[in-house]
Amino acid sequence: MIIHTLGPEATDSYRAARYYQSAHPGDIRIVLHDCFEGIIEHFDDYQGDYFMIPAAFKSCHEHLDWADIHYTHLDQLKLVTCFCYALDPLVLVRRLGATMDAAYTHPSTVALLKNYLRSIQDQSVIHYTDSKYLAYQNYKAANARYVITNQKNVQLGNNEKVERTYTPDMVWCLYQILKNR
Ligand SMILES: O=C(O)C(=O)C[C@]1(C(=O)O)C=C[C@@H](O)C=C1
Repeated sequence: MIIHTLGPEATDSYRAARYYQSAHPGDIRIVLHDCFEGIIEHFDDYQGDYFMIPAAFKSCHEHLDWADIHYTHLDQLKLVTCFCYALDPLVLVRRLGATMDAAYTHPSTVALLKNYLRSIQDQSVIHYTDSKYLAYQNYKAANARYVITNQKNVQLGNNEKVERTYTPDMVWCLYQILKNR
């Protein structure tokens, strides 16, 4: 059995796939992709394989979320199972004295960022990435002010502060990609 999901290995999607793999001993191979849209575009090439995605998914490329995927591909995807598996703890990090009024997040977690920015009346511009891991990489490269990412990704510098910590539950959906009839 092959499960296609989001990489790299630092993502919660990979973690959830590993959790499923350990709970179902047998021949399961996990294949990681740069974005969920890349998997969806190639459903025809992955017929018979499996696709794992969180219910909270939102695209950073187009107006696309879990509901859109579920209903658009009713004929191509069979929902095999769902399970609850919490995300690795998330943190909202602030860079003190940052020069860029920018904040990085995955689209799924933007509500956390918006709530925080509203609470401190900060107008930073929000930028979106394909994963929380990439949000942290882009935040570092841009010397930005805020990021939401997994705690395990972060190496806190002297001028950085964890402003918020979150431990969200998540629902994960495992689909089989059906063969074309
Ligand atoms: O960024 C990650 O680590 C992911 O696995 C992606 C993802 C998502 O697509 O919704 C998974 C769960 C969270 O809701 C945020 C991001």
